[in-house]
Amino acid sequence: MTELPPPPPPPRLAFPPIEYGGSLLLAWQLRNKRVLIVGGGEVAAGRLRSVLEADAFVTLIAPSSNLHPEVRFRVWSDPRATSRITYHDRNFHLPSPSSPVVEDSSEPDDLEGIDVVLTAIDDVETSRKIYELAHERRIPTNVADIPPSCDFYFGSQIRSGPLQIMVSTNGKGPKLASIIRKRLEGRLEELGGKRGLGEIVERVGALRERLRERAPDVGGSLGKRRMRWMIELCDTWSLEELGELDDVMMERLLDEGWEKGGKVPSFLSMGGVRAVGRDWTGRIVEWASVDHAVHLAVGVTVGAVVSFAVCRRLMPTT
Ligand SMILES: C[C@@]1(CC(=O)O)C2=NC(=C\c3[nH]c(c(CCC(=O)O)c3CC(=O)O)Cc3[nH]c(c(CC(=O)O)c3CCC(=O)O)/C=C3\N/C(=C\2)[C@@H](CCC(=O)O)[C@]3(C)CC(=O)O)/[C@H]1CCC(=O)O
Ligand SMILES: NC(=O)c1ccc[n+]([C@@H]2O[C@H](COP(=O)([O-])OP(=O)(O)OC[C@H]3O[C@@H](n4cnc5c(N)ncnc54)[C@H](O)[C@@H]3O)[C@@H](O)[C@H]2O)c1
Repeated sequence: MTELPPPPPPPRLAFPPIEYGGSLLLAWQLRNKRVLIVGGGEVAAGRLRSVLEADAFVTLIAPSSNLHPEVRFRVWSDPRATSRITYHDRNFHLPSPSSPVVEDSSEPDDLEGIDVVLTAIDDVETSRKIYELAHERRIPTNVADIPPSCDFYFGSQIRSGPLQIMVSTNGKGPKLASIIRKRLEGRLEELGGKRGLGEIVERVGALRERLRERAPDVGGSLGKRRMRWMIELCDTWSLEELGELDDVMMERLLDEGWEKGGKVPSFLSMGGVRAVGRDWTGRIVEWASVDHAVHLAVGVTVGAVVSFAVCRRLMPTT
């Protein structure tokens, strides 16, 4: 029996070429994981903020004689952070080679129960040793400023509510990452308009949640329809329009758009108002707003008609 010939190769350039040498940028879910931070200086303060913002628990090891004021604040005074931080006022415990920590229970094991290790200390030798210990236990580790001792790098970050953006130069120029981030921040403010991109993302998130409540299916045909509907909404409404999604408009959009099937209604048909104007710098921009007077008028009219009808029914007939 003769074998079938292999299928012909796809035409060249049908798929993007692989550009080697990058990093895999991910949104790491650290919620309730335990992160060890070694060091209490300015860099540790930044690391502490970043991991707390990802809802992690933190063990921080550093002598209290040399703590950055922000670290002090988070450990002892910040009502949003203190309960998440376990602080040890000492140096990291390096087990002596003759008494491996696993066999000598009298020595502290600073890596016990740790999911991620971040070191930010002014002692390169100790940093390298901590990396080796963590590496043996396959705990992902970042040693600030020592790329060969990093399983992952930090980047320069923008945060606006649920929106996070990270700039990485893959070790080429961390200061440049910070400069590029600042430039992007300016552009993003323009892009987000009066609401801001974070608020727009928040509102779309709230709509998706309500839609999921109405159509909780996962993986089935309803789920597919729900995804197509969200894609069409995001493609046909501008960012400014999505930023106007308030409670009233969300319910109306779901009642009249989703429940009745068919196409996604336009922003204008949902009571939205679109205008082109100039912002304070004189640039021409698109504005979107909701005509609440229309919502209110419709609500009041419907309410009045209903009460009238109820009164008529309750009125004794003669
Ligand atoms: C982005 C940022 C995030 C953060 O750390 O939070 C970050 N470094 C920042 C600032 C910064 N770091 C340094 C300077 C002095 C200027 C200079 O040296 O150029 C400045 C500028 C400043 O302080 O203003 C010194 C430095 N950093 C590294 C080395 C080692 C080497 O290059 O070999 C040396 C030289 C040590 C030496 O010479 O002795 C290595 C790393 N630094 C990284 C991240 C990772 C790569 C990220 C990327 O490439 O994009 C990586 C690989 C590992 C890591 O640490 O995760 C943060 C800006 C945050 C912000 O402002 O938004
Ligand atoms: N990646 C970055 O963004 C970046 C930027 C600047 C500096 N750095 C590097 O990060 C490191 C820390 O920078 P910094 O400005 O926060 O330093 P720092 O000198 O202000 O703080 C060092 C901290 O580490 C503590 N420490 C020292 N040895 C320790 C040990 N064995 N166990 C526990 N704690 C210990 C000190 O008590 C102090 O709190 C330095 O190596 C610096 O070169 C990184």
